[in-house]
Amino acid sequence: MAELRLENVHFSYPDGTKAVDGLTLKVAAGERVAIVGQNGAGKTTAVKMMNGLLKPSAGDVYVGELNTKDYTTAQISRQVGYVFQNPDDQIFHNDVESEVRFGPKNMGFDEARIDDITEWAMKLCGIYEDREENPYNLPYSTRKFVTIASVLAMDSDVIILDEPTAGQDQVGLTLLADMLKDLERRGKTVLTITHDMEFVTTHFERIVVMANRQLIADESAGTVFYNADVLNESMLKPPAVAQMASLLGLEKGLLTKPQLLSAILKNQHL
Ligand SMILES: Nc1ncnc2c1ncn2[C@@H]1O[C@H](COP(=O)(O)OP(=O)(O)OP(=O)(O)O)[C@@H](O)[C@H]1O
Repeated sequence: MAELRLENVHFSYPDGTKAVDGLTLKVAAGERVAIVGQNGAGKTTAVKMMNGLLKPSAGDVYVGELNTKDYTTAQISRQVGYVFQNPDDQIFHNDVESEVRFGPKNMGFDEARIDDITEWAMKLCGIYEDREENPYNLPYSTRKFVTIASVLAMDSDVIILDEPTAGQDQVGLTLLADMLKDLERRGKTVLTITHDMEFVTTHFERIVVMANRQLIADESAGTVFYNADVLNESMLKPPAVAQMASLLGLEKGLLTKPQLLSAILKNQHL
């Protein structure tokens, strides 16, 4: 299992746009980390450097002992799978099963392993019944699960999800929750970019906040959503429970409705 390390990483796009400015971050094997922040903060650029799709303009990115500068994207993506923000950037086959089988086949897994892992990934992503469909006949939210299954089927140690919650209804959010539990049991490292703070507090303990191309906080959910300076700088809207607790002047760190209720009952003089 590979540790991820970004050491004072900078990135500028060819048109000169500076997207990441001195990012240092370490993610241990098996950790779950949510990366949050406004649009344009540099989150997608940062995670694309973790799987070698982008190479830093300065600084170093290590996947285990491998410096991504010295390896191709194909070599790094064996260890770090990245699910694109927009599924349509990642789907190339005319049916769901072929799309999901492509990765493990390309990695040289034997036929039996390809069969097993493709079935597991499709079932975990709720698309097994759609396996003969053309992905483009499926809704956007389901296409997103097709791309998640394609990455899971490659069995990488690290999985990065870019906005998996976007456009998902309760069914999709439940699928994601079950998937995260399964990946945790398997010891996978999972990083997620999301704008859904309820999703963050329910499933991720470690929160990395980016603003203006830099990391401005790396804390637990119970700390970060009560840190006024971080909230102001990143313009993050805390989850409803944290908003309510702050309004009522209750203790910091509350994240769940039962915690909020018990704090209100304890403070009935309020
Ligand atoms: N291909 C590109 N060429 C030039 N500039 C880009 C490119 N992709 C992103 N940028 C710019 O880099 C900066 C960081 O973008 P990035 O997509 O990494 O941010 P983000 O935090 O992921 O935002 P979002 O939540 O909108 O995806 C932004 O100013 C963005 O406009």
